[in-house]
Amino acid sequence: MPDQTVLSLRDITLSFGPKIIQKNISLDVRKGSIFAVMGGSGCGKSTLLKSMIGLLRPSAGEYHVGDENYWAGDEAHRTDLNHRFGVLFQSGALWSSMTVGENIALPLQMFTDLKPSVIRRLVELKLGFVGMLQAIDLYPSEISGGMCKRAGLARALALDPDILFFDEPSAGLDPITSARLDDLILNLRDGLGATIVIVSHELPSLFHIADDGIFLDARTKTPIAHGSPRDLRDNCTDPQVHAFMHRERDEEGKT
Ligand SMILES: Nc1ncnc2c1ncn2[C@@H]1O[C@H](COP(=O)(O)OP(=O)(O)OP(=O)(O)O)[C@@H](O)[C@H]1O
Repeated sequence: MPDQTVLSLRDITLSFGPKIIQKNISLDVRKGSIFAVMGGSGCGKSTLLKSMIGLLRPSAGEYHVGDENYWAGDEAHRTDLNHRFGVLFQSGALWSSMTVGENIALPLQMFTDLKPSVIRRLVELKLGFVGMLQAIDLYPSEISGGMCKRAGLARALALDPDILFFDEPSAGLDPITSARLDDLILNLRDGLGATIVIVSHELPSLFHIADDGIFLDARTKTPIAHGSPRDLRDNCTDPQVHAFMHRERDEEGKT
């Protein structure tokens, strides 16, 4: 795998007003990697993701997207950089008054000058990629939660972003649907060469797909481990990280 850094954070502090959520966050996301943001409930995983997609300005530190200093430029500069990002929120976040196809067409209508016939073809391609072409004319209320996630993924892919952010993509999905989503995420990386940052509690999923990551601690409000979920599971001696990473295996009775 190429070792080129796509996203780089240096000494980032994340706060809401006077309340510090995390500090001293430094990390590099390599091109083509699947990078996991891990940690217990409330430690700041979603807040970190929000900051990486530009919804929350850090109170200290530097954030680079490729060679660009993300927060140093103006709003137009950030909007340009944001076009490299595709985001899948927990719910899939589809507009309920639009069909699945219309939801996916929306970013193409807003941000490109493509003809309606070309947009329709692109929507079909994106839906085909996530195995949802048959749902193109259905409304979100007519499809399952797993299908909403996949449609949300198709919409996140609409503008061909090279960096994808997923916040708890498997939340609320049954294990089979969740495994299918994992395979889709791997396809995005292996087939399209995307770089992916994922927040998830689902350890089996993280062990399967993620090859790098960071572990945030709520008590000290700092990262306490860096590495792939498998590496942290097998080699990290920090008691808190160890307990977290072995939770699933203990539940399943594995050693
Ligand atoms: N808009 C906000 N204003 C003030 N505090 C906030 C805001 N959003 C989140 N927080 C606080 O920031 C902390 C981290 O929240 P965050 O959602 O990032 O944690 P998380 O690790 O993603 O949690 P979970 O795993 O439970 O989803 C929490 O204490 C939360 O209450």
